[in-house]
Amino acid sequence: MALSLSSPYGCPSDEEEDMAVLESTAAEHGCLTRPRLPELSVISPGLDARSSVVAQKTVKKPGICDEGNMERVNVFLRIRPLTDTEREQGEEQGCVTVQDDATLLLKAPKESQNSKTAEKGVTQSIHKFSFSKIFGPETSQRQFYDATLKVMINDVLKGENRLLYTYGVTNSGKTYTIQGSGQEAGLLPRALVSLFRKLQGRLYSAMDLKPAMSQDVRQLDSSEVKMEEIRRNSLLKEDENLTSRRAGTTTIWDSGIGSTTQITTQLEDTDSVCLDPDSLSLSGGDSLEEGVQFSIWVSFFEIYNEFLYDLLDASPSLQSRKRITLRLSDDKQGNPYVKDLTWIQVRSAEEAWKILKAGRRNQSFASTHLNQNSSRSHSIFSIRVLHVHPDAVPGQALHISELTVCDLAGSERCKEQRIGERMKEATNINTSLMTLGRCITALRHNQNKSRPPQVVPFRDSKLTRVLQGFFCGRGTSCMVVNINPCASTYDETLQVLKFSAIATQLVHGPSTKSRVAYILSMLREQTANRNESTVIQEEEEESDVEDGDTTMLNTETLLQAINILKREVLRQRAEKEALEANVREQVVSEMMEVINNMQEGFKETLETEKGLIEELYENKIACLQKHLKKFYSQELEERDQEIEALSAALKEQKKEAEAQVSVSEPSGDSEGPRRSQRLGSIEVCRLQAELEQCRTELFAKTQELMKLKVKFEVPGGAGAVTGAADRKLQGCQKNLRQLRLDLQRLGEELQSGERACCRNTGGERLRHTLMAADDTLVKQNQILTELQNSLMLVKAELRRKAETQALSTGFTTPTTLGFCKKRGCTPAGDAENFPPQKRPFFQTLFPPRTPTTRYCTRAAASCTPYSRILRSRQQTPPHSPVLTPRGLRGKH
Ligand SMILES: Nc1ncnc2c1ncn2[C@@H]1O[C@H](COP(=O)(O)OP(=O)(O)OP(=O)(O)O)[C@@H](O)[C@H]1O
Repeated sequence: MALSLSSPYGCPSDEEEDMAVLESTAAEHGCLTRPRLPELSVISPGLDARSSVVAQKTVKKPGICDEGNMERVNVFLRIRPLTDTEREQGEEQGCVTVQDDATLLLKAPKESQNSKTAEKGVTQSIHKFSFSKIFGPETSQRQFYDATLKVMINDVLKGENRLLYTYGVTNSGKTYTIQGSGQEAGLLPRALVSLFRKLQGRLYSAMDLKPAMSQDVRQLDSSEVKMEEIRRNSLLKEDENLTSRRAGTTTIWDSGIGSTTQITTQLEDTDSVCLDPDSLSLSGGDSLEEGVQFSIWVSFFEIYNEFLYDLLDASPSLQSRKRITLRLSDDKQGNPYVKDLTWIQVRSAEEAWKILKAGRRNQSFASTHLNQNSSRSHSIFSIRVLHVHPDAVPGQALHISELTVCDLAGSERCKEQRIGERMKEATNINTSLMTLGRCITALRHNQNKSRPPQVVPFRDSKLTRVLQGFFCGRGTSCMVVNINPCASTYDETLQVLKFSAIATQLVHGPSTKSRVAYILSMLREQTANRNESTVIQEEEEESDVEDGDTTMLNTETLLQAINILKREVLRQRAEKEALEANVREQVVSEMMEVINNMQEGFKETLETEKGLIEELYENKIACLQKHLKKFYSQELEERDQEIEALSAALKEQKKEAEAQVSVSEPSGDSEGPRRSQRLGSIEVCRLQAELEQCRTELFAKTQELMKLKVKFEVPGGAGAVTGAADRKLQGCQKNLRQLRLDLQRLGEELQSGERACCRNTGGERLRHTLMAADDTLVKQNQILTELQNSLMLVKAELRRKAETQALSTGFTTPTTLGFCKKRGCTPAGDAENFPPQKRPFFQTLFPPRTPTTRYCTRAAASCTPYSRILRSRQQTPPHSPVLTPRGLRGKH
């Protein structure tokens, strides 16, 4: 078996450490492809964890500090015992082995995913982890408290900020560790009892000072103090009422997002904090600052589905089962804090315990397949200690310290949660835990100064934002990793341990204390350089380094420190600028190099492509030339053949012509053509004579025609009569046109009248107009009849005169008949009644009904719409109902 063991207390370099951490993780994701993997992955903090618990006194410049001298983050591992049921289910497969009090061995059980991947050679089946301290299943609550939180309570009373958080898979004992069960009080109740015992006789019980924002204190007026009293008492009373009932009932709360089941908790079993007296030794309690009093305030809130809920909010809105979400804000220094969070002043451990229980009842719990009473949220309980100097001027800045205990929700495989709400909770829990992991990884990365820093994604989840201050120098944090030795949760446990392995490599950020020490060290440096007598008293320096309190320095020293810091800022700025310029230069030169390389590459590619294209086109041209050559040679051949054929044909023709000449020459007979020429000229002469004769005849006939025309000139009297008749006819036509227009207008008026009659207006006026039009029509008809009569008389006169003329000359003109024929008239009767030039007008106005109609009578005129209207007027008596618009509408 190939083992790559490193000493659990060894001190490898950064790179070595990283390799150790990433070894199993990266291999698992298939990033590392090695022919043979060691069967054991070693994940070690690489530092004597036990020695790191001791606070380092040597202070280096922050930012460029040597990691070896910094205090490491404590990561404690607690393994819970297996229950009887779990044993019965065969969960005990020896997959968790404690090698010593800092080293743990994990061996993958057969069914686990890790074992399967290990079989394929992708990852290892045995993993080794190192922690600050490992607590086995037999560890009691007291032992655990003594080794972990006890020291932190002392630190808080000295004015430090401390965070303790539990991390682990669900059902691994996180809540048990923090809160306890039954008589087995957890870390929090122990811490509360310890705190109040230490503060005996030093409590500041007035409520006029209250914590605000992240690190501030607010002076309350009397009314506000009263309000605070009411709030506190109502919470304490609520607990008393509930305790007296001791129902163990189940309440359903509406969180505003989804319902969560609140089940009576383990804490319900305990009415008061029962602790064995030896567990609370007063070690360190006597080191409290002289004359200072302490005001203790507590808050309790949870992060559920990425929403913050106040667990101590006893407002009516909470009672109406609608929880109000809290917002996260930043103070002027950029420190995040929970806005409008309830802070309750407590004067005893008993009171604090009751408040915790009251808050616990509002917390989101649910039953999961692994844990009957599983926390579905991250709960954060904070104790703020106000260090009050009773002699200090009111409103003067006070010192505040804080202990935050965070019970994180357990990570769990989402696929195990099939119900929608549980699934959502599990996803949110896993996401926020993952963000915490990313933050720790980034913090770890940034501690290595040889690498470019990364952005720590604190803002990616509410949990990391709330805890940000503890990771950034506002205090120190401590992690408790809870695991259970169940084989079924091996894979999740392995992930938790890998995550915690990174946390074990974290060092605390420079604290406030170290910053003060840094300033003092600079002052010392300066005085040493000047080789002058120091203005800072040696004892003062020591005490300041110890306390980390700048308020202890005198004004002159502070001004000096300010000047030094200003110079330091300028120096660092110049340094950073130089560094930036250097980086920029390097970036530019590298970019130029890249660009040049790219240019070269492009040139090469271009050349290659050019060559290829040239070759291609040369081939194409050669091919084309070949084809053209072939084509034209074929063409030339064809032409040659054609020429040969033509010249052969020409030769043939020539031969034929020569043969014909030789055949015709021997006879010598030219009489035939000459004879035909002679016959043609005779025929032409004859035709010319005939033409001449025709012309003469034509001339004679024309003369004759002229004479006849003169003879047929109509005498003046008859022409005058005809002219008068024509004029009359023209007048008549004019009247008829007028009549037609009248009729048209009448038709329009009829239509408009019809519309008007529909509205019962102007009906009478229309009827009168119609009657007037009727009269006009009758008159016009009379004139027309008269005209026709006179026309007939004129025509009869004309005919008579023409006959007289014919008799006197003795000549009957055939053209008279031809004239009538030409007009399309019958020889007798028809043409005599109507002059030929007037007929088209009457035909247009009164088109004949049948081809046999002799005259264009009124009956014929009835074919037009106007004549039809006219006839209906004449036939219908005035005021006849036929004239009603309704009757006319049908016609139009
Ligand atoms: N060290 C221990 N000794 C005895 N019992 C323990 C120990 N640790 C845990 N348990 C028991 O294991 C069960 C699960 O513990 P707990 O509820 O604290 O788990 P959890 O990690 O908080 O779970 P979740 O994350 O789901 O809230 C409880 O019944 C608890 O009493």
